[in-house]
Amino acid sequence: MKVLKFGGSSVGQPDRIRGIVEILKKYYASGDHFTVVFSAFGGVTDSLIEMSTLAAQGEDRYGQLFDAFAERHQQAITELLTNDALRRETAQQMRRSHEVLKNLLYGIFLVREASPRTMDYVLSFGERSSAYIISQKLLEAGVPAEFLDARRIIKTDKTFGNAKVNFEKSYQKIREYYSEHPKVQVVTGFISSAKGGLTTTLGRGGSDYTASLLAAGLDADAIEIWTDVSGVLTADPRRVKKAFTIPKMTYAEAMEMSHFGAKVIYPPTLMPALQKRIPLYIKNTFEPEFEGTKVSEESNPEGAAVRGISSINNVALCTVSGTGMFGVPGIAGRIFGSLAAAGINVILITQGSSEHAISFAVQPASADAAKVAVEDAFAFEIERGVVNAVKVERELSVVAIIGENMRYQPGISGRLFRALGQNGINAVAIAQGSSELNVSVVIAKEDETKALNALHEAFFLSDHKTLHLFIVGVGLIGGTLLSQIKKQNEYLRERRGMEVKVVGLANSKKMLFDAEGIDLENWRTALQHAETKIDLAVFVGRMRDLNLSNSIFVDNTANSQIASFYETILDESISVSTPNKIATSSGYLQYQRLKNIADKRGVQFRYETNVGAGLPVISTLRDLIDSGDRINKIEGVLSGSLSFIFNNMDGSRPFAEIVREAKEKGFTEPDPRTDLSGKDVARKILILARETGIALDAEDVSLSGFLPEGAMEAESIEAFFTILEEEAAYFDGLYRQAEKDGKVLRMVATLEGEKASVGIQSVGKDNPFYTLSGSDNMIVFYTDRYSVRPLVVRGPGAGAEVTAAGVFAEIIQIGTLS
Ligand SMILES: NC(=O)C1=CN([C@@H]2O[C@H](COP(=O)(O)OP(=O)(O)OC[C@H]3O[C@@H](n4cnc5c(N)ncnc54)[C@H](OP(=O)(O)O)[C@@H]3O)[C@@H](O)[C@H]2O)C=CC1
Ligand SMILES: N[C@@H](CC=O)C(=O)O
Ligand code: NA
Repeated sequence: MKVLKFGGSSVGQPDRIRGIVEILKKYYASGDHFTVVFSAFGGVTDSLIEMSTLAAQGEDRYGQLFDAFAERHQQAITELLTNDALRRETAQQMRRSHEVLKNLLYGIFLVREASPRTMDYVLSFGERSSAYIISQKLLEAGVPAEFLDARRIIKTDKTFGNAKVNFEKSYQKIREYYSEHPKVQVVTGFISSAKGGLTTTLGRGGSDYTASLLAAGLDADAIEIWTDVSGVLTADPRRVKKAFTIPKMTYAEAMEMSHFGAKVIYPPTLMPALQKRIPLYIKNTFEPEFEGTKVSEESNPEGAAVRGISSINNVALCTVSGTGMFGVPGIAGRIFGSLAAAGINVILITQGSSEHAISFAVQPASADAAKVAVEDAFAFEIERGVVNAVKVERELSVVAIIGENMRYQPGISGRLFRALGQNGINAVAIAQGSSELNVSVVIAKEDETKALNALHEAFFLSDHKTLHLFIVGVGLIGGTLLSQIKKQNEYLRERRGMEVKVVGLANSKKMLFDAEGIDLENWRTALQHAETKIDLAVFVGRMRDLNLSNSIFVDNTANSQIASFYETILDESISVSTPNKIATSSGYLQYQRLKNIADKRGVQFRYETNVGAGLPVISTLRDLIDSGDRINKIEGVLSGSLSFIFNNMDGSRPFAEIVREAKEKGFTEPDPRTDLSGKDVARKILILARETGIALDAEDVSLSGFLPEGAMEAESIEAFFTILEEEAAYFDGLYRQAEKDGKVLRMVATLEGEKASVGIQSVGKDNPFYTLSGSDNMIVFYTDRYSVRPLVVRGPGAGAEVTAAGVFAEIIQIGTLS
């Protein structure tokens, strides 16, 4: 025997009911014994409450609601039943029944009162109507169905609205009734009766409870709860898009999940099933073939540690503290005794082992009452200053990871707090149930969705992560980065389980956001037509408000204003990746501050492409230092543009033309004067010095440039090119002088001890820099370990593809770390 239950929106409309009838026909055809419980049609219980409330207030509008109620059921009969005689009979029977309801409502209207007892009677019309109509439809469909009013078999006390079941008596009635009625019983959920035939109801989740009681009474093999969701999900799918169905869970896990607000079965309804060890399946009427979730006593210690993630939105945390609490027995008893006396339900409790404070979470509406109750109980101690006034913190939520297997696996809390920490989510209080079935963390309410997603990723999708990018600057590097992401996304998704979504985008004019991910096919047009003008403070505000897990800010500008926002951004626990050298080569204190904030917030501040573009220069230097090597000297050709220019000077072309080519090839800075002056190289050696641990500032780098006097005074980039053209002979002279000696020109940066310098050199064949070609960079590390032959990093050190790839790789690294 199986007990099936259909409720809520799955019995909302006639076409949904037809779907259910199909499911039941299959059951019948398969020869399975079953009985089926129905709740009222979707929304009907609420409307019954509303009409009786209006009637009790003397508002005759209740009549319209009643008419709609009656009409809705007649309509369902017309739509569902095709057999004329059966349809007439059913319609008539319903009219008779609804006439009683109408009189009842009129009675309420006259006496202006709807007591809980009357309300239960009013509400019973919902289930009585739905179950009756569906039983008739089943009959028409060839299933030998029979309507059963559960008031005949489920017996309770007289606690109207939430009656206590008399199990013995109910089980006996159920058994008797079913043994005498072999047809398929179609049962009203939610309703029951007390002595004297008074109608009672079973409270929240009542129809599930009816099913569970029937199953226990009949010693059924299984209970199937049919809803409009695919079983119990790993997290609330409205908040966690990637939530998926939990195939199996234990009764204890299901109860724990529902305590934390998951849409599972209401815990008391699970008890009869649990006592008789009857497995319970949660299934979806839209997807009848899908297995759904099985709740049973089967546990599997080998299985996943965490079964689901849930949360209670909006709680208040009350903290009782004071020196007078240490080592004094009975404090907890008095706190919770006073709360119980005030009828306040406690959601979660934590106490530090120092015993100086006890915190507990309650519904926000009970927070003030809780404060008063506890302060009254401790009035004596508070007056003497040994216990403090109760501190109340609001706007909090509780998130919890749930699973029986957590107790077998160490390291779960570590993973939990790492995931929260890396997303900048502060734990206000922590509690672990002593059964180790759940670990709960109180956090700021505004972080709840981010926390759920971060935890879901950490426990269920460690190989499935979404990175949320906020990209400012979509010029050469930014634009190339976007097309690389677009091309590589499928690979990352399939091979690395990583989804890269660009959720914010800006250039110097506009900004654009889409939390679901901007379409990388059309981002140019979308950005061009975006409504919002760029305002970085607003951009940062949006990042904060979206509060997405694994957020990364990418600055592809050469702008100092954008760089000035890094501090705020990192402080919001958002990682930063940038090829922009401004932040790392401006004031030393600022550079250090950014690194400290990133450390404090547990996020990344990364800028590998600041030196040698995509070449692994900064990471190599860090690896050397981290592994205990000592840097004695760094020497490098650090400008891709200058490398390209010097490599292409052969006396046949004017210097300005080669510079233009370097610009066109995307090697130069947006303003090529930054390259030609040597300033860009000076910035790079400064950054390397700082990474080595030397606190230098820009003015500490000695820079001797090679431009003719006055060139840097040019008022614009074009004016600068004009000067370069006019000075063609000067540059030619530089080249010929070197060439005469069999040498080539190189702009060389050196860091030795604490001294950093940059200058042009003519180098001969014996110098490693001699052989460079194209836009090559070469960085030579002389260290304690690499003393005889240095460690060398060499390759193209500028250009859109290599630089964007460097930023992209860095983004993936940040994503992998978070
Ligand atoms: N080229 C290379 O090989 C390498 C470059 N880099 C660095 O990469 C960075 C980008 O260079 P590149 O792509 O050539 O520069 P581009 O000039 O091509 O692009 C700069 C982008 O930044 C935007 N921008 C400028 N100012 C602002 C602002 N105030 N607010 C918002 N957006 C702004 C521009 O907007 P708009 O489109 O509206 O003009 C443009 O989209 C630079 O910092 C450079 O030093 C680092 C290593 C190598
Ligand atoms: N303009 C720079 C680009 C890399 O930082 C260069 O030429 O090296
Ligand atoms: Na690099």
